[in-house]
Amino acid sequence: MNDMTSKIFSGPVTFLKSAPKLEFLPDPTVPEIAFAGRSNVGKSSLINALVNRNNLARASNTPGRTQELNFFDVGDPALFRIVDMPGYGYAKAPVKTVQQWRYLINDYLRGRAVLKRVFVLIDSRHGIKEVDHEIMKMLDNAAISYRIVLTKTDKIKATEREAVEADTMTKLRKHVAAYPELSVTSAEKKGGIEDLRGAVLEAVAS
Ligand SMILES: Nc1nc2c(ncn2[C@@H]2O[C@H](COP(=O)(O)OP(=O)(O)OP(=O)(O)O)[C@@H](O)[C@H]2O)c(=O)[nH]1
Ligand SMILES: [Mg+2]
Repeated sequence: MNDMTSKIFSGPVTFLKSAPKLEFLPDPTVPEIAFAGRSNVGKSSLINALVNRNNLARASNTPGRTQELNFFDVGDPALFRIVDMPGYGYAKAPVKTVQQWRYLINDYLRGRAVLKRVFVLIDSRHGIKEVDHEIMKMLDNAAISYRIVLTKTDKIKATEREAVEADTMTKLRKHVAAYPELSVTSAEKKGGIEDLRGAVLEAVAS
């Protein structure tokens, strides 16, 4: 890790607020980086690994743990904000929750001028699914730049990882707003975290 990256991610990171509705969003004063992905894909865990804290973002075995937009300030004063998003594609979610999720996410993603990049997390065991494609299409249409991040790579063999990387690259080339590179991570084994920190800072500066 270079000096500046290390200084930023090992410095102060604080929970700012939770927004269950758009009117509760914090004032858009600094750049934001959002983490999106299917329920249980590992968004909260990856945010914790990124900022080297154990339980800043609440991770859980229960899908649908994160139900609001959670904002974390990085730096004091904040240099940028990390946004932990509620997961999508949770099969057991009530229809009403899914609707609310769509409105909240759509409105946030489309209307947020300070949003610099969305990190779309994909479980390396499953690859890109139809629901992921839908989110990616929405981001393409809204011209929001995003980057695909494979998660939980500690759960698969190296050969399987290579296959899912190749398959994911093929699929993301069809999406205009997708960054043409993958981040490959394991929050559990802290794999790919330094590279991801670099990608976050690059996005903040863009
Ligand atoms: N083996 C392994 N397990 C992981 C990894 N990342 C997350 N998990 C586990 O996967 C489960 C879900 O992780 P979360 O970080 O809560 O997932 P999330 O995407 O925030 O889930 P929602 O908030 O429900 O959308 C937890 O039991 C984590 O411990 C990883 O890199 N490796
Ligand atoms: Mg979560």
